[in-house]
Amino acid sequence: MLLKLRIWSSRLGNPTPYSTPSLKLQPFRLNLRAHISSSAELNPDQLSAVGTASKSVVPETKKFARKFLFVPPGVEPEEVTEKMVLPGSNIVIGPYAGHSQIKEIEFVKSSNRAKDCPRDERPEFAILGRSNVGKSSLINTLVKRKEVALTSKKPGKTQLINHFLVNKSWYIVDLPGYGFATASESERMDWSAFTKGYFLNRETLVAVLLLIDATIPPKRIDIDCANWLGRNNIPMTIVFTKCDKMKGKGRRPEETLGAFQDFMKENYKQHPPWIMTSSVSGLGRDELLLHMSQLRNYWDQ
Ligand SMILES: Nc1nc2c(ncn2[C@@H]2O[C@H](COP(=O)(O)OP(=O)(O)OP(=O)(O)O)[C@@H](O)[C@H]2O)c(=O)[nH]1
Ligand SMILES: [Mg+2]
Repeated sequence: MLLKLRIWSSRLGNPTPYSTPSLKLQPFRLNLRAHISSSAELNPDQLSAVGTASKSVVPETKKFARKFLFVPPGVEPEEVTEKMVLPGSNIVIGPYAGHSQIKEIEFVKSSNRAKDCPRDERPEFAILGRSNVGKSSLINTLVKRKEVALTSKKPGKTQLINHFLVNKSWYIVDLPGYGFATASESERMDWSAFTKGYFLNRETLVAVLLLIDATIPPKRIDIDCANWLGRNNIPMTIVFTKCDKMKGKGRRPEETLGAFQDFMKENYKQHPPWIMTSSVSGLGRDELLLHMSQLRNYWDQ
């Protein structure tokens, strides 16, 4: 039953952690734009657009693209130019990217078991992350509606698997948050079994959007979650949330992002796709939708 997900994941080059790593985080070092231009020395105007042959093959570019960028199906690492990388992300846009805007969305159902989820062939994206990271807010931002998914300052608002049908053709799935601090140990365990059941049995899952709060240091539980998805061949995109909080007293999003990049550099052969977003300013919204469209169109073919 899970064969399709596994094949999909390997075709996508889903990153698998080397092993269970220790949580070792260092200050921000990698500047993506600087690294691309310095290591690749590309003149974007001289190079061809997505899907056509590149005019020069720079081995360093290929190595950099393979390790640090998410290069989608249909693009060769040596073809990548700076123009093809979505702003505020490591995501390269390829020939499968297409219509991405959301015209209509309808709530379909809430389920408390994986086997009660809608049963059809439509592809879906699951939104996962710690309680209060901004999962429901991201859904509202993607669909440009205020209260499609219910949000709250109090963690633990979303308790079930909620399916939303988009443009009558694919699903966004809002999930309960993990690591809800005030839940008892046994409740957390139950939650975990319930959500894991969903991930391990959902054949139509295109990718998990794993949300990380950019305003606080990465937590062990986030790293564990990313590694669990990697080990189980479940494709993920890391979505940094609350990136509007650049000027406040808290941690700057670049620091969290840098710490994650260092972590991925040490522990993953290839970096998973990541993107910076804000549900307040709309940062990263259109870019994330475009990325989702390329994953979906590739899945659908
Ligand atoms: N500044 C800022 N606040 C945000 C952003 N996204 C969410 N929030 C706030 O964070 C709080 C939690 O948001 P939710 O969307 O309910 O979080 P959740 O992950 O769905 O939480 P649970 O359902 O409890 O797991 C709310 O007070 C939101 O207004 C963002 O991008 N920027
Ligand atoms: Mg929620």
